[in-house]
Amino acid sequence: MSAVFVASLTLSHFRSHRRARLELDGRPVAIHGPNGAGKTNLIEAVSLLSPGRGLRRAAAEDIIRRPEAIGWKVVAEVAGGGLGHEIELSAEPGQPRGTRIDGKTSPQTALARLLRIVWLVPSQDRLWIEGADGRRRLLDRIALSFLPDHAEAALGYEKAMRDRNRLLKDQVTDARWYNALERQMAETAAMITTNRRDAVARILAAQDGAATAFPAAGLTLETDDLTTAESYATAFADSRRRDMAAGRALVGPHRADLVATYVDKGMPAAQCSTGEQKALLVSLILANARALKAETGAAPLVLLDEVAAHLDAGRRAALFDEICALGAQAWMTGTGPELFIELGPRAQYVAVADHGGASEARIVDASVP
Ligand SMILES: Nc1ncnc2c1ncn2[C@@H]1O[C@H](COP(=O)(O)OP(=O)(O)OP(=O)(O)O)[C@@H](O)[C@H]1O
Repeated sequence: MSAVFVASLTLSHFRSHRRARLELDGRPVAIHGPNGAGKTNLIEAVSLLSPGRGLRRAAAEDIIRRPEAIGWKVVAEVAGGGLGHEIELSAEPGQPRGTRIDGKTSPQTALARLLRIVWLVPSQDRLWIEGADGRRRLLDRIALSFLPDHAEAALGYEKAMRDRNRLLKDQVTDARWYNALERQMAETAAMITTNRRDAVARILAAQDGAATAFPAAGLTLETDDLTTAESYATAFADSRRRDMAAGRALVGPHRADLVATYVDKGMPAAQCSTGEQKALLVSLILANARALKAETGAAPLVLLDEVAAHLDAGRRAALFDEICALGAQAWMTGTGPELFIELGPRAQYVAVADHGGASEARIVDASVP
């Protein structure tokens, strides 16, 4: 089965892009242009073809192009892997994002069953040294790529926890108010923890013996010792009094962490150099893509924003080789075409420039800088 790829992408009033249309084949997409030209905005649009708020975690409202401030739309035709679909995303001012698949209004979570998308963005460069939030998000993206129902579990858990937090803040003590919410939290928590363990195991297996220039990452999921819905339900009930004092849930999968080590050096990721930390992240994304390809027969879409930053020329060339070997349509951004020189004709090129306050994106010949 060939990889799934975006065959066309049309943006209207999406951030800096008043209108853009790209027609593409399955090769990697190398996007270049000066700072602020609108490169990341393009791959952000692609990231929204997956459930959630995309690679910037933006609200639909923030994406609306200023100063016009009228609704935005993204239309993508996806092909390959035995499928062909049209996905339309849009939002009017003050409205949440809407999703249509093949002309039919669909829940956002349905996207996870259509397309697998993995990404790496510069805000993750400090992921190993900052708080656990970013690491949990990375892990949840990986889990979602393998297990599409992870999105529903995560949304269900968040909603029930928010409602329970409200009761805690209002100092409600009657257990009857908590039971149904804690049951929902417990069921989704068990699913989330199982999915995360499963995702870690798959990444570790995909790294085992892999031919890659990137360092193996040892991964440990630090989470409560709870797995079943029953054990979570008991833990939530037991923790209610302490939670009320804190005004929030003190146990649950929202407290988990993903700990990584640079295996060959026996070094915690947080103590590695900036370039080594980036290499570990690239390694995880590549392992994720390899595992998905082995499982589904098709490589996922890969989004790599400013991928060249912190990677030396040797590592960059190795990354390009591995992406091409996977057959993934990897969308990569960089300030100049020279950053993609090692890709040559194995990629298609998009130049992005600012024209009087609006981005212009067009396919260009790789040989013309
Ligand atoms: N809602 C919006 N409406 C109009 N313009 C926006 C909106 N949101 C962001 N922009 C503008 O989009 C421009 C391009 O942003 P983007 O992050 O895509 O640039 P980039 O090409 O990736 O740049 P860099 O190389 O600096 O990372 C920025 O100048 C930003 O101000």
